[in-house]
Amino acid sequence: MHQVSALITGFEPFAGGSDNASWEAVRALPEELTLAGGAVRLRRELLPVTFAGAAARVRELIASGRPDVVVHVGLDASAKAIKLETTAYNEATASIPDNSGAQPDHAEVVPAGPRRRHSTWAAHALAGRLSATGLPVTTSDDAGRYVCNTTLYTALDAVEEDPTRPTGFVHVPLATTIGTPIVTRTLAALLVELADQVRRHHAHIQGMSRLSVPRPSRPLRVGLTGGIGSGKSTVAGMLAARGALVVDADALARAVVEPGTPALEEIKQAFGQGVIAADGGLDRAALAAVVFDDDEARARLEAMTLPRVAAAAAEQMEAAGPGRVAVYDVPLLAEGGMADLFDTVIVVRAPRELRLARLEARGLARADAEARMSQQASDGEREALADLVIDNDGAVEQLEEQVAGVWQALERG
Ligand SMILES: CC(C)(COP(=O)(O)OP(=O)(O)OC[C@H]1O[C@@H](n2cnc3c(N)ncnc32)[C@H](O)[C@@H]1O)[C@@H](O)C(=O)NCCC(=O)NCCS
Ligand SMILES: Nc1ncnc2c1ncn2[C@@H]1O[C@H](COP(=O)(O)OP(=O)(O)OP(=O)(O)O)[C@@H](O)[C@H]1O
Repeated sequence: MHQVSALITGFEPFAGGSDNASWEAVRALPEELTLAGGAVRLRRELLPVTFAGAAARVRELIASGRPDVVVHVGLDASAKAIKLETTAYNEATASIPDNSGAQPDHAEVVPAGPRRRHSTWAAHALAGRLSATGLPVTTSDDAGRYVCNTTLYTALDAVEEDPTRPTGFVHVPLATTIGTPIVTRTLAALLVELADQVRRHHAHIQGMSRLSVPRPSRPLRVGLTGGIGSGKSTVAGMLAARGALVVDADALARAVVEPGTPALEEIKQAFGQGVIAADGGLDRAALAAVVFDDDEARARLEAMTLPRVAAAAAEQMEAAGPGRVAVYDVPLLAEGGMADLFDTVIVVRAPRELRLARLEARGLARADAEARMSQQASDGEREALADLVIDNDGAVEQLEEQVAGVWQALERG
């Protein structure tokens, strides 16, 4: 089993404070966290609150230790919850001088680097999982422009060649808002999730099933995917009949755009009144006509819906409780880089012509189905991620037989 190492940092006091809640929480972590059937070794480091010093130290720590997991922690005195950051900007701007007196104004963190970099952890799914256990966790898309943002940007720059290493930044509130023991407990739970993700990644690339990685007491998390019309929802129904809790990404994607939701408001702003039906709800056909023909438009829509879907799905799956099987029926598992979030990944496949025929029978025109297929991962890309493959090229009875076998494997797992 791969021995997992994690780097976790906090900051020294700044702006006249006598301590810093980030370091207080990090230093209370043990040297080693127990995983089911293993452990993750922690390197806990204190960073200076200086733009130049923090960036240099982060590069040195990542280069010398080559940690599997990188988590930086910083203070946001106005925060009400613990925030998993999704994004870093290539900009350093300081409203107060850092601890060395430097006060950059619209400086680049990395000369000629991309305007922003995305954290390589699945912030929304992680926040959903941790929230489900009662921890006060949310996500944020803006880490400011101070030393925290520089630290995250630099770390993401440093791990660029290996984006499978989960790397991110946690903003914590003042200790008077959320006590240090709760922050430390949240960081420990986060590190366990990330370390298990790394263990599953290593199992998979070594040709073993992700199911071989021991798990703590919680639901078995199954990712179920397939191209449009492959039959994954039919498989999900068969698993539900055997006792699985099924969470349907397409259903959640509808729920998050119901009238009155912030996502529907954002869609209206971005795509105009033309995608709103007479009753004020989303005109799905009108929006489909726009986004399945235009990569940029689809990416904009996905940015409004998928983070909300991911957080809700993760939270709902945990509600299955220990000992149960929770299945996430999700078309875009491969596209979203979600595979290692699950204890096992099931891919349903069927020949393209058969899929098109089944979709046509369901009322989706061939050309529309093809447009969606062309924007989804290829069969090969999906299958490369699978622990289990189900072939849906025959009768429903043959599908049932395979699902019975898969269910046995899940119950053994
Ligand atoms: C564009 C929308 C309104 C069209 O709605 P419609 O009712 O016609 O389709 P529905 O949502 O039921 O999806 C049916 C199938 O289309 C495919 N599909 C949907 N969205 C996408 C996408 N962004 N990329 C590729 N395929 C997609 C999937 O195979 C899905 O199972 C809708 O698909 C949408 O809001 N998509 C964005 C959210 C999303 O990506 N959902 C997919 C997974 S959560
Ligand atoms: N083995 C089968 N024989 C005949 N019809 C099938 C079979 N499997 C699935 N179907 C039918 O094919 C259609 C697509 O199946 P299903 O909805 O399960 O696919 P899906 O992968 O979930 O599709 P989507 O991506 O649109 O959600 C459905 O109408 C379903 O009833």
